[in-house]
Amino acid sequence: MILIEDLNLAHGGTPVLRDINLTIDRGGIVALVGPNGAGKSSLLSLIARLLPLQTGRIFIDGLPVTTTPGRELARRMAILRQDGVFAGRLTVRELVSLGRFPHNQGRSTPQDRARVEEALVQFGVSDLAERFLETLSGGQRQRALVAMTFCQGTDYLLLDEPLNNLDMFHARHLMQSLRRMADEDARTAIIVLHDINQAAAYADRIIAMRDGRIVSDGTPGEVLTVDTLAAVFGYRMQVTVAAGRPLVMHHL
Ligand SMILES: Nc1ncnc2c1ncn2[C@@H]1O[C@H](COP(=O)(O)OP(=O)(O)OP(=O)(O)O)[C@@H](O)[C@H]1O
Repeated sequence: MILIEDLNLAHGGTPVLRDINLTIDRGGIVALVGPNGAGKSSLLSLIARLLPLQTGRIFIDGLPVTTTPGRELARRMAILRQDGVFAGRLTVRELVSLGRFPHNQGRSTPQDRARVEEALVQFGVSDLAERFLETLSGGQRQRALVAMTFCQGTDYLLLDEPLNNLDMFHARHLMQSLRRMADEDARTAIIVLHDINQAAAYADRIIAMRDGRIVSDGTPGEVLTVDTLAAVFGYRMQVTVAAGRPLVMHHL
C-alpha cells in the first residue's frame, strides 16, 4: 500500500501540490490525469523520492520514503520518468539489464539474464538488443525504457506518460501488459496518462488533478463524466460508453 499524508509542494514559493492525501492499495492500475502543469509528475517524483519531501509523509508498504535506503525502495518501486534519462552509449540489452541492478548490484545471475531476455521479448525490442539507444526511434527507445522498468520486477511501478511516442499497437500492448501484471500478480501501476480513453479502458481508478489538487478520485465511470471532465480540463466534452467503459469524445 502507498500512503500519502498531507503532502504539499512549492517551487520558489508557488504551490505545485496542495493537501494531497491518498491511499493506494496493492494490485491494480491507478491513472493520474489532468491538464499540463496540474502536478502529476511532481506527485510521482515525490513518491519515488526523486524530489525531496517538503511537507507531509509518504509510506510504501509501511516504509517511509524519506528514510528508507535507496536499494530497499528500488526493490519495491520502479519509476519511468517522463524525461527518460539515459546514456546514449548503452545498448538496449545493457539498459534493460540495469533494471536488475537493485537485486544483483551488477553481478547478474542466470535468473537475472532470463528476466532481461523476457522483458526484451515482451516489449518487442529483442531484435534491437545490441543497438545503442541513440540510434533508436523515439518509440523504440521508450519501449526499451519500459522494458527496463518492468525488468526491475517491483510490486509498484510509477510510469510518467509511458505511452509517449508509442504507436497504437504498442500503446495498447503496454496497457494490456499492465492489466495482466495487476490481475495476475497483484502488482500496482500508477501511471500518468494524457490519453483519457486509455485510462477509461484499463484503469481501476482515476485520480484527476488540476492546479495541484485532486479534483476527482474514483472508478472511470465515476470520474469520466461531462461535469467532472469540464472541471478538470476546462471544456465540456461528450461522453459515451463503449465495451462497458466510458469513451470520451475529447477531440470533437
Ligand atoms: N523545478 C521546477 N521549478 C519551478 N516550477 C516547477 C518545477 N518543476 C515543476 N514546476 C511547476 O510545477 C507545476 C506542476 O508541474 P508537473 O510537471 O508536476 O505537472 P504535470 O501535471 O506533470 O504536467 P504535464 O502534463 O505538462 O507533464 C507546473 O506549473 C510546473 O511549471
